[in-house]
Amino acid sequence: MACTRLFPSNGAITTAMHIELQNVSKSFGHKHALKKFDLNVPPSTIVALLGENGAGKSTLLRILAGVSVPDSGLVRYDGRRFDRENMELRQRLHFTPDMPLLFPDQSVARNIATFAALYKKPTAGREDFLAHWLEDMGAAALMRRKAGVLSRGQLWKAGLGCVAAIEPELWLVDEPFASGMDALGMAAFRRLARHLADTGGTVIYTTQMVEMAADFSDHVCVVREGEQVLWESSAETRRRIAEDPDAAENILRGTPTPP
Ligand SMILES: Nc1ncnc2c1ncn2[C@@H]1O[C@H](COP(=O)(O)OP(=O)(O)OP(=O)(O)O)[C@@H](O)[C@H]1O
Repeated sequence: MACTRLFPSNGAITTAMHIELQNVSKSFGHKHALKKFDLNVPPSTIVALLGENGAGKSTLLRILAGVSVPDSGLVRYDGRRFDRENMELRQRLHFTPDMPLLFPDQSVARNIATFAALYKKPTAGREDFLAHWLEDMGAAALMRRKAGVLSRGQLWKAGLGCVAAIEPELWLVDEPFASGMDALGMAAFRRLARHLADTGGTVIYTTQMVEMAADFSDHVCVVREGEQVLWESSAETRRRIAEDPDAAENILRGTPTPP
């Protein structure tokens, strides 16, 4: 399906969200998962949160989603302080954890309708479109199956169907490149993320893979031991990888481009 056929009539995204983290810290016992983390994400952007295992990426994503509460510091959306009780702000974002959360006893079709209703984005008139969209991922047959019996890759595809129905202003995605989805699913993920960013939304996803981050994002944000150590355009990251065989290692360490 061509990109222009996506979301033909919804037009749900009307505003652009400005995302800001100031001095955000989070510890688990003696482990400082995030240390005074600052982040400033402009709208209409895909950000790859890149880092080694245990760097603090998922912790950051969970705080942005309101699933986890920081010990200190501020999260602001459009200049307004965000916390998990703020349902109005929470309805503007969607978090896909590394194992998407669907209602296990509901069919995929019912899940999509339920999520759309929860986010007040009616699917009326878009049923065929959403079905075609799943068809493009080779997942049309999933529509009638219960979410609880799906494989991991199938569950992710079903989750993408829900996100397509919601069209969140901010989509937070934990490790899409380790989702177990096949090439059709991965292409659908990219198409959906790019569509959201192109229509004013923001997508922030986590990965440990430097080349993936460079290849599919607008900005790369490197997290190391709970701190932001590098923020650069993905064009710059791609250039570094092309020119220097050791670039991936240096980027993961947060080494900036030499002057
Ligand atoms: N609930 C928890 N209890 C204790 N420690 C935790 C908890 N959640 C995260 N941590 C620790 O915080 C640090 C950051 O974890 P986080 O999951 O954010 O890393 P990550 O960058 O997403 O790692 P990965 O790439 O391996 O998924 C790790 O040292 C981890 O062990």
